[in-house]
Amino acid sequence: MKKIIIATKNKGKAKDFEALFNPLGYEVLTLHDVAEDMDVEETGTTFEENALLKATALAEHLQSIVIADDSGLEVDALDGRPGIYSARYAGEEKSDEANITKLLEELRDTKESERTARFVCVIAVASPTMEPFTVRGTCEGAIAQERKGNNGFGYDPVFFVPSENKMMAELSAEEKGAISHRGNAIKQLQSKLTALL
Ligand SMILES: O=P(O)(O)OP(=O)(O)OP(=O)(O)OC[C@H]1O[C@@H](n2cnc3c(O)ncnc32)[C@H](O)[C@@H]1O
Ligand SMILES: [Mg+2]
Repeated sequence: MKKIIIATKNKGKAKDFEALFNPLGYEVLTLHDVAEDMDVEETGTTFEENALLKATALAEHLQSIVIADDSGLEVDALDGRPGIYSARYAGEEKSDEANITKLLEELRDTKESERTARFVCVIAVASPTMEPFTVRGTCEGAIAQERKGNNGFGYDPVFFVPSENKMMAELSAEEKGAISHRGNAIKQLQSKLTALL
């Protein structure tokens, strides 16, 4: 099988990528497989900058084509927070559980109609031989009052998807990929990737 390298240590993200890339005939490798010790600091101020930082660092290290994903949750009532800080919203230990608890607490007095939010996913592609580029996918929804569902990762248990009338965490990996920010970003990437890989 052809291989694709994703510069991530997030196992939930890796599963999302597998659901999207395996049907296209690619095996997904992550930092855990190719460079366990590598840790790229996300010092950018946008999803694009951070995705490019992660992709170019690993592409340089491996001398190979690499993709990276920088993503997060933008909540309208919080003026777009946690945004690029979604992974470390409740602290540097990056706990999905603590992040959700903090989010629900911050939105405790926000009424249902004002709990709109979106997931954003920016994917960067870098290689030793070409200019890196990015694509961006989004998924609109709303933050629920409580958790529901066991699939996915991150904020999926409290992210309500209106088109499915379900939480993101109630969808299978395939269902999520069909409507998610990550799925939408990859759709834009597909035509370009077949030329590159
Ligand atoms: O940087 P890498 O190693 O890829 O892993 P990370 O978890 O730090 O990834 P990001 O810096 O891109 O932060 C993304 C965070 O946004 C949230 N997030 C992104 N996509 C999500 C999704 O599909 N479902 C739920 N939460 C998501 C979740 O909290 C992630 O940890
Ligand atoms: Mg990160």
